[in-house]
Amino acid sequence: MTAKYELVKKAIRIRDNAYVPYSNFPVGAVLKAKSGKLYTGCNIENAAYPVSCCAERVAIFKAIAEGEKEFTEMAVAADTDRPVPPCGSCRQVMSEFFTADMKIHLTNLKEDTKTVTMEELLPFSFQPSDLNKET
Ligand SMILES: O=c1ccn([C@H]2C[C@H](O)[C@@H](CO)O2)c(=O)[nH]1
Ligand SMILES: [Zn+2]
Repeated sequence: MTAKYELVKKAIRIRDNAYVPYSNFPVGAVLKAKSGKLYTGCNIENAAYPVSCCAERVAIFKAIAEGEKEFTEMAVAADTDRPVPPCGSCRQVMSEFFTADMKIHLTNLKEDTKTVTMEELLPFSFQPSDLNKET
């Protein structure tokens, strides 16, 4: 099995840990760091709905909290007709930590997989460097 499908299958499996009493829409994510370590994420909802966190951000925040700085690949899975498209907030968080050519594998339970780069997922994104305006 290729590395891509290992990530995809793991992203599908980690949905089992999602805490989704409000949406009943479990999402799983797996993030691979340059170190080779894998960081999993699932969506975690809250009775105060907006406090909920998506699977993608849980995986990214876990990795950052463990000291990871560079990433090579990510997979995201949900029970959608098409490969699941990450929400706008997650795309912005991804763009903070992922290079423009980083590959993100989006999938559904049939393993219809669409691989996109960070640049394709969020073109013309607001970057840390945009804060450094010369005066
Ligand atoms: O890419 C996505 C899309 C949605 N969700 C979550 C947010 C919410 O918990 C539920 C329904 O939107 O799915 C994710 O975790 N990732
Ligand atoms: Zn999201």
